[in-house]
Amino acid sequence: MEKIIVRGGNRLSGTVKVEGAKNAVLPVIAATLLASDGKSVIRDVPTLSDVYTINEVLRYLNAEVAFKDNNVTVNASRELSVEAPFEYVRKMRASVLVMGSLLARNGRARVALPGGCAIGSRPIDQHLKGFEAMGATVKVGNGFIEAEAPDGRLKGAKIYLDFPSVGATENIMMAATLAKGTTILENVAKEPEIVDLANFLNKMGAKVRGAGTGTIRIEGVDVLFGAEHHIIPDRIEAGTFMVAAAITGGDVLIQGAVPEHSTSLIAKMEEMGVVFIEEAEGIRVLGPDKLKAVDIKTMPHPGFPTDMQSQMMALLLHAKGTSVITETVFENRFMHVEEFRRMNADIKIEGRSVIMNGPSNLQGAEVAATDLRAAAALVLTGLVADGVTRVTELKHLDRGYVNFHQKLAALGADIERITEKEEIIVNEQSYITDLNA
Ligand SMILES: CC(=O)N[C@H]1[C@@H](OP(=O)(O)OP(=O)(O)OC[C@H]2O[C@@H](n3ccc(=O)[nH]c3=O)[C@H](O)[C@@H]2O)O[C@H](CO)[C@@H](O)[C@@H]1O
Ligand SMILES: C=C(OP(=O)(O)O)C(=O)O
Repeated sequence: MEKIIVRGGNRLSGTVKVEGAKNAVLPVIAATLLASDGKSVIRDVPTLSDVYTINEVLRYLNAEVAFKDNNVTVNASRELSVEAPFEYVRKMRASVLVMGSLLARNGRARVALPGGCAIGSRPIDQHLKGFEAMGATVKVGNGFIEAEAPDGRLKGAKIYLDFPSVGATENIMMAATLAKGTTILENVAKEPEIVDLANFLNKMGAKVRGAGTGTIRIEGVDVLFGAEHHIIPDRIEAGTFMVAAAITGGDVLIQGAVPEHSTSLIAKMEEMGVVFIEEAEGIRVLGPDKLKAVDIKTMPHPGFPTDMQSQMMALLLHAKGTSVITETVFENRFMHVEEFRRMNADIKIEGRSVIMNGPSNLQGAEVAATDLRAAAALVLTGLVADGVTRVTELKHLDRGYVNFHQKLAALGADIERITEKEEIIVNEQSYITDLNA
């Protein structure tokens, strides 16, 4: 088992570069399946385990995929198969995003049911509602969802989402690109990653208008072509480093961070006393000596992002006063609270809210990551805890952060990542030193 070991107390300073966004690249790679002609080249792709997983899904579906030097090249011009099995969907829920492309391209898709995960039950009823409105018959059975378009082609429809789901907006948008007629999708997600996907689809020859607003209009076309695209910077990775700078009272330039993608986060951190300076290369973050308590409610974009909830919890534990975080997007995204408590945090859950009295006298402890962002949040807490923090279950971290501990170490953190065997050897060596003393 691997561990990240952090010794708290160092102030961070320097420059850190943001990778391409995980949540933009996964749907964009799924969208490359729509091209029956030509190759797609996706640039600035982060080397994350989720990217390896989506590439494997595409290969399983008979597309040719190469990943080298942060570029993914996809040739999906061969006949595709229609089934995404459970072994991939279980590893990564975003695998369901191939459903819209497959249905559009082949008129049929069979994708394993994703099931729940650590942050909530995460149903996909809104995705399926959209496919059905476009004429598909949808059947669920034997652990699979099977969708089929009559006569092999979906037709344009007017669809209203009950909730602005990111995945449903993306899946329906992809499905509608090759449908016969126009689709009008209302109450959609407005995240920057939706805009990035729409831009890529339009480069492929699609006619998508309105991405980034509450209504998206997609005029179906007969064929789509491979295209080249640069992925937008990862606003959640950028936000995580903003918190790292703020929590340590540091001075960090986050290269590539886009201020307009993080408006709600920056506003909240400014309320806490953190200073942001827009520079040509990115955003400089200056952490104050003392942080002020604030209340936060997660919401769909442009509201406060749920993917920054646990990192902000780490920051608020360090702030003076009572803070409340209310999670409205996922019903069970507080699994990390127990781990914070192991670090002596003064924190409690009340319904969908978490109440913190800060600053907590944080102490290093052995803690386990419960999901991707919780992994990052526990490491951030370790940066200011007294003594040594050991974070395990790093498979979660590797889904969404490239070289996280190396990037923090380059900014001055006392941090390393080791296997259990290495830890035993280091421990043994300390006994040898003791004996020789
Ligand atoms: C790969 C990716 O981009 N993941 C992001 C995406 O996930 P994802 O696309 O899964 O998130 P959604 O926006 O779809 O989900 C938000 C909420 O809607 C519910 N829901 C969703 C679809 C549906 O058909 N029915 C339904 O009830 C979910 O259970 C959840 O409670 O957006 C989330 C919300 O910003 C982020 O936390 C994830 O990092
Ligand atoms: C919840 C997240 O991702 P996913 O939807 O891929 O689980 C995340 O990025 O924080």
